[in-house]
Amino acid sequence: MLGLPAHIRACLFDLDGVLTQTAKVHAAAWKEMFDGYLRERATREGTEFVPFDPVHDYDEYVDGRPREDGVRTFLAAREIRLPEGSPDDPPEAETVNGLGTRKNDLVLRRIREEGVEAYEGSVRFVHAVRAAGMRCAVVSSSANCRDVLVAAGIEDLFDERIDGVVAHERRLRGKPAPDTFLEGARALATEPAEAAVFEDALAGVEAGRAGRFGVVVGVDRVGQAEQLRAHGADVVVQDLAELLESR
Ligand SMILES: O=P(O)(O)OC[C@H]1O[C@@H](O)[C@H](O)[C@@H](O)[C@@H]1O
Repeated sequence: MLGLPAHIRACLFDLDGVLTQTAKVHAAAWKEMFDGYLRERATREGTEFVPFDPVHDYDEYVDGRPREDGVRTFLAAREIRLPEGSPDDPPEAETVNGLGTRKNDLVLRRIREEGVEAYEGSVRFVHAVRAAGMRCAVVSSSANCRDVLVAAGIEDLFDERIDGVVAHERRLRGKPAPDTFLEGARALATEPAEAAVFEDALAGVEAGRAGRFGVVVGVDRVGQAEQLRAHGADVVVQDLAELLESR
């Protein structure tokens, strides 16, 4: 039922890009931050400025991962290593944490100015799975997860939330490691094999595959169905409402 295998009893939803239209807000903020930094660096070192690609670089190195992992993974691809710094680093600090703070300031400004919208098809799908008696959790790398759920008005639809803040407190490895999804299944008292993972990020479907979940549903918002399958999606849809129609 609900377009899912019959043995599925619980659903684990990623947030940005699956439930809310915030993946593009993150991608734009990452681009603004990295381009500013790469330009500064190129000017200082007299080298060519190669901008951040909001499709390829975002999908491959940043999307779905915790903030600091996104900074580190993209910089490593450009062979740049920065000191870690500390979480209180100001946005001017040339450290992994400083660049993370710079980017977070941009995300928060965009969210404040533009607001947050949920995907209507996803909200409909969550209502349907809840009506069928399944428990639901949000599993997001974002430390802003709770605020985004509240801003989108969908916080009450979920029984549990494993987000960037919880992952940090419980020392869980970020996606593409399966830890946060496994913690989500545990919080819902469900075996991974009986839980469905819903993800739009390559690192996220990879985490679903690594955790041996019952089914990994890739949500393709940007035309990357093939890559989602290659990284671990069992099924790919463009909108979760398609699953309701496939009943
Ligand atoms: O910086 P935040 O809000 O803690 O979010 C961390 C990551 O959360 C993920 O959900 C997004 O796909 C990434 O783009 C983002 O960088």
